[in-house]
Amino acid sequence: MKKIIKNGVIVTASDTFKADILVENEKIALIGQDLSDPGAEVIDAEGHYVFPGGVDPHTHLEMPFGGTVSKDDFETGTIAAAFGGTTTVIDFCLTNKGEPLQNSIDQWHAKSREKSVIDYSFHLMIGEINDAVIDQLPSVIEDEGITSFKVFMAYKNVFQADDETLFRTLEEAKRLGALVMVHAENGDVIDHLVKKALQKGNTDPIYHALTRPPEAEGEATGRAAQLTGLANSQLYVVHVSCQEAVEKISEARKKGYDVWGETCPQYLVLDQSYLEKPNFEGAKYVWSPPLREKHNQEVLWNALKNGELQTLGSDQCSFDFNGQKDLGKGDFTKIPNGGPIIEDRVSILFSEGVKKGRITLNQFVDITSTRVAKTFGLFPQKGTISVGADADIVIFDPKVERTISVETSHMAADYNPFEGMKVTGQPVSVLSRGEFVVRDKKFVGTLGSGQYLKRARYGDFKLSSQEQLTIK
Ligand SMILES: NC(=O)NCCC(=O)O
Ligand SMILES: [Zn+2]
Ligand SMILES: [Zn+2]
Repeated sequence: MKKIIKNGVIVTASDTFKADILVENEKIALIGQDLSDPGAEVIDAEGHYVFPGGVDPHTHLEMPFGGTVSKDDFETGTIAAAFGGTTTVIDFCLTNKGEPLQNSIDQWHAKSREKSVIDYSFHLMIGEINDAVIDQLPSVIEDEGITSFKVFMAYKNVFQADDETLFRTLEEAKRLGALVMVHAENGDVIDHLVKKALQKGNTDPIYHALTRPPEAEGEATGRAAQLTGLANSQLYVVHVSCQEAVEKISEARKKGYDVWGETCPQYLVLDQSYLEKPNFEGAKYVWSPPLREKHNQEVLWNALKNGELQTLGSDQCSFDFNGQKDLGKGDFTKIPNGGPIIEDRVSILFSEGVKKGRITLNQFVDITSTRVAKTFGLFPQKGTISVGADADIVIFDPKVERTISVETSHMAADYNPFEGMKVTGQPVSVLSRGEFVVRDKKFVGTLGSGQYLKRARYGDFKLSSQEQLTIK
């Protein structure tokens, strides 16, 4: 059914204006003043912002990791995402050495197809590179529309790839039109520091942070950036947590290298001291890279404001405290890394960023949606409010004050790392391709309604219906 969203203040990455939106056939059909259509349902957005749906570039739903499987799957994870104002997620598809890449992609399709309530896509992990892998990459791009490859520089003996793998992936990505993503920490040095800590009997969660120093992230970030320059390729550094890494990205960009950086909400508002909470509670705050000393937060905020970092990912990878995080009692290396964030990503950036004057409203939309869609080949189908774009729309109350809590969260894990944090603003209703997924803060979506998105090659815009407007 057609819909008209009336009286809201539309915010895009570039403009803020009051207008109505006509939604028809899953798309934004018209934007204008005083729109009317006898066949349309009218939705009053007076007093609310109308944002393009958030695009989360970094999730791990139902992912095997650390001897267990992340708790939120494509059902709970995408429902929570929708409550939080996110209408597209790009999840990391893990691969196994020696196995066809398509096997892993098929597994990820099987996990998501009947569950996702919003649109979704995949990045593909590259753990090894050889002729057999290189031969498969064109079909990954053309048939699956997967145009971003992930290389881990950490997690020795698990996911970690060597520099040759990273460099050759950068070369192939350049040749084929894909973006290389890196988890940038020096896994070899970390492995050595971890062994030394355990030998000394240092097993508490805080040693997770102390054995993964910011220098190890800065070094790996700088190395990846240099190799990108050498390959004349393109790089996206995920979950940047500290000044040392920001400096390397900034340096590379000043040299003209095509290097992008993402940070995550936890690094903006939580710090290393959380790992020292008593009764093993520090395990709730174990991420890699780890939470950093507080002074890094201002560095990250400034980097978002100045454009040195461009996007915000959730790095959603949730585990229960009871039964999963506690696998690491007595040995911090066995604590599964990650946390439940997907639902709070957008609200935290609005409340801590826009409301506190650290970034503008338009920057907020860019960081949580538009820039992500552009970088990952989804724009302008996703990431903006414009005629012809998918009607992925968030009606957002900018005034409501609330406290984040596991009690009101829709994520599956048994705790929320932001428990007790007061935030201003909340999505009230969320539409995915013109249909409500959340309406007046209630879930009204349908499992399996989310569509798999094939993405454009790096640097190409996905023109969809706007293509018709091109003057040839
Ligand atoms: N970040 C984290 O601790 N867990 C998820 C996996 C990863 O992104 O490294
Ligand atoms: Zn990572
Ligand atoms: Zn991650």
